[in-house]
Amino acid sequence: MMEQTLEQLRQFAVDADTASKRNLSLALREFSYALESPEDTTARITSYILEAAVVRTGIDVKLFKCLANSETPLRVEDLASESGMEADFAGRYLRCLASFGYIDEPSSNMFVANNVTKAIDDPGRQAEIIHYFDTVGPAICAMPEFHRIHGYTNPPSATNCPFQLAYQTSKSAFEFMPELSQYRLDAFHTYMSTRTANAKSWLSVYPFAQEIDESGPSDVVFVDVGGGAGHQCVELRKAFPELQGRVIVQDLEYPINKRLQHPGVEGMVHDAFKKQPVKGARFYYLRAVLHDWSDEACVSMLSNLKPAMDLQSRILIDEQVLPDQSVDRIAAGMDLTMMACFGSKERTESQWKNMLDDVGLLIERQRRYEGRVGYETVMTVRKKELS
Ligand SMILES: C[S@@+](CC[C@H](N)C(=O)[O-])C[C@H]1O[C@@H](n2cnc3c(N)ncnc32)[C@H](O)[C@@H]1O
Repeated sequence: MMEQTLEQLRQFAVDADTASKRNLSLALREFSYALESPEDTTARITSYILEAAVVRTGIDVKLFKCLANSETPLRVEDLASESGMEADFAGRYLRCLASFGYIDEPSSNMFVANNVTKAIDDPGRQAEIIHYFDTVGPAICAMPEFHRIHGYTNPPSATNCPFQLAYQTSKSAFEFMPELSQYRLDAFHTYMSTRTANAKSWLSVYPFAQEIDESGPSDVVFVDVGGGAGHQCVELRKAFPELQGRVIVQDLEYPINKRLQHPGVEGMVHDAFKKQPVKGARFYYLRAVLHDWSDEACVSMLSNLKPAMDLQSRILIDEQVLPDQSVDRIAAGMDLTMMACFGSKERTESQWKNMLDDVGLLIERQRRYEGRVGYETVMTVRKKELS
């Protein structure tokens, strides 16, 4: 009976659509917690940091790659020599990873990849884990102490949140980032440039070809504000090789200097808190930029952008729009991560509308990405006075 139910669940995990998988996963979590003794509960919580550290080390020694590249189980000794670990040390890490479910242990001293191993064996996901563990992790660990000192209230600003306590700096996270090791900066940029909402491009939800009018070579079609490595611009050029007009990525100095080089993509150092120098672009695109800033900072940033817009200009805000109830744990966690690093937040629809209203902007249309929870949204924003 039990075996049959498990087999049906395994098959469901393969066949079900994303929403059904998520519902089952939530139901299984509830069931798993119902089976826990109080000791199991504390053991689960106290192991979170260790679990992340073990995976993080596994990435450094390329354990997931070694395992994912092999069709058959590997001996501890072979994995140890391939990944440059001492055999006894490797055995302890491997059994720990197996106990957490990141790899399988089909027989004594033998380990093999499972679906989780294969998911981790991806450069973008590894960069994400490195970024969250190495750079974001210290800010998260500083949260309880920060709140104890400053009171249980939203942090006052981007220069006074757990990040500053963790790094003993008075600089905001983005001002401080160039001081991080190149390794950490690279991880951040790889993560950002490989991260797409549910592995989908914004062009999958935004009918760009339909929305773009005839443009000449000197017209500015697309400005990616805070666009990092310029990956969205490159993607746009690749998707529309015949597109006339300028495509520009703007960011601070260090991402612009390290940006991807692609014909027809211009880089421009621009602090988004200063007056937007590119006038009358058809689209000003901001993905995962505004969630890094408080409402006051977003109002300042957008107030510096708005005067550059002409009648045709639209701002495309590509961000999460949280529901008012039962927020998914990854989105709720991202909200507090934003609090820890930037003193900022993820926003609900009414929070977006209110903040934009303060700048004299309104949401013309929302297009949601299909996916795990469906919060990622491209909001088309225009000046209120066009109404
Ligand atoms: C979370 S990343 C998002 C990058 C990119 N838009 C994406 O979705 O992959 C935020 C970006 O905002 C940039 N940024 C931070 N402060 C900025 C400022 N004052 N002016 C312009 N860009 C800024 C950062 O350098 C970083 O590239």
